[in-house]
Amino acid sequence: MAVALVMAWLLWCVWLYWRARRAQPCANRGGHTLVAYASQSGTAAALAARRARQLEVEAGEASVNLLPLNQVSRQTLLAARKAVFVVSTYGEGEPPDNGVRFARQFLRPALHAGGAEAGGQINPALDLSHLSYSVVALGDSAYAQFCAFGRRLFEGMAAMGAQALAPLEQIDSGQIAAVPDDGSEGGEAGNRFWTLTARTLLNPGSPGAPLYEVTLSACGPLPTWRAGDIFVLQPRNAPEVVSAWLSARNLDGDLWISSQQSTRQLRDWLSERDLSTVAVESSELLRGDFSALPMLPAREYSVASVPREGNLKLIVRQQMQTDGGLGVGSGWLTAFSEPGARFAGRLRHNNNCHTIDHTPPMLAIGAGSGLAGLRAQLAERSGCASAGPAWVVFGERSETADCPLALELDNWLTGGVIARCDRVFSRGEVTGKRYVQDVLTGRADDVQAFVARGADIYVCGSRSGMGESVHRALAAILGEQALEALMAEGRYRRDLY
Ligand SMILES: Cc1cc2nc3c(=O)[nH]c(=O)nc-3n(C[C@H](O)[C@H](O)[C@H](O)COP(=O)(O)O)c2cc1C
Repeated sequence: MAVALVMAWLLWCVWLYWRARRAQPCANRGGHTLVAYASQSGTAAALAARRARQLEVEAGEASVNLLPLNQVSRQTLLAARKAVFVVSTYGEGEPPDNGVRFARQFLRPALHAGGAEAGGQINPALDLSHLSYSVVALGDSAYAQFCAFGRRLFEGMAAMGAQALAPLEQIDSGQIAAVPDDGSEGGEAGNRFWTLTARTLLNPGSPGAPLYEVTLSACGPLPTWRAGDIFVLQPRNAPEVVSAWLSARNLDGDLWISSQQSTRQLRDWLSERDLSTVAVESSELLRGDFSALPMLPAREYSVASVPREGNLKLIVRQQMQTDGGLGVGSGWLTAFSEPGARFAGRLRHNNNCHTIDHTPPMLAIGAGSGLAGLRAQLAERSGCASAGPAWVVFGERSETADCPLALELDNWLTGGVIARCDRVFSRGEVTGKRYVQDVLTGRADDVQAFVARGADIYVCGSRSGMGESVHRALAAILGEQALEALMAEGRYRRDLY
């Protein structure tokens, strides 16, 4: 009898111990390292992937979990021991699309209910006191809300009781070096030279700025990319660009390049000529080696073609600066250089904007140079026999002069790649003034039915000029929550700039 009682007591103790262990968050028993990113155009995703690899290789952290921020759940946070966040900021201080759900689910309650704004109490909904974390915030100091989402995330984690491993790290986007590509999340296909092979004006006679289709061929093997990826033009690697840019301003580029002055003197030389935006960072310049110099900020363009076409196409609007000169990147691509010119650039993979499966229908919305992203998606679909129907809604300015790629779009319409194409014009000389969001609102039933059939929504173009109005129209048609759910599922993808 006594033995039976001891056995029962022992079993009871074992059960109590097992229950206590189960109730403990995994983190207390070791846990993994989480690397989470929120990124609109791939830079933060690429940096996060690099950070995850470093942690695995250098720090020997076996289980590094790399996730977009929206996929970080309560369980993920409770199971992690350490979290590294790499996030950019969009809109006016807002999270990128793949961080919107996380911000609503965790940061809003933490910062508004019990956290920093309520005297530093831990948000009772989620106690992350087991977790240590760091935040790398990417932004652009030209924006008033510099790195605002990173700051909010940093504060929100503290409000949930997590322990900061380091102060918030803020990175100005111009300072970000190229991130090597390993074909995983984010990443970049290495810098290489490209040759300008063709340039076509797409809107002769337009009241707006000239829009060009620019075709580049790779020097060496063509790298691979997907529709949705970004081309990063590197003016810093092209001495010709610098010379052309300077001579377009009646400055003597050769004098600068062949100068034997010190870096400091060069800096003064540039600032005397009101070129203070040009950073001369290294004496490499004195040797005429531009490859290591962050001399001019890189310019980014949505890729308009797919590798199957054999070359890289961009659709570039010529930018005019306040001094009347052309923008550095668009000036070089559309005016300063002649076919045959060579310059450096790299591709940045932007998983956010990839279409994983072309079988479902697609509602492709864009305006102006946003045609680049739409064209790449359509070109990719044209090579996919099982692609679902695409409904294109495209906006431009003048009905008589702004019909870029009209023939190609018509051919895709005839060939069935496009099932329906609504072209609208803000001046609408013949059919009346209409914007893309007007088409969506006017066809709200069709939009609902298309999405109910499983359609993805892809938007490309200017954020303030189009993207925000389209977002408001879609939210009114589909409901805010449904739209957020589509975003979180990767079915509402936006390439906005
Ligand atoms: C439409 C748009 C809005 C932006 N708004 C902000 C902002 O409010 N604050 C900021 O610091 N950076 C802002 N940025 C800059 C981005 O955060 C920065 O370029 C970052 O490196 C992008 O990283 P990603 O490629 O991971 O999305 C904005 C960029 C774009 C294109």
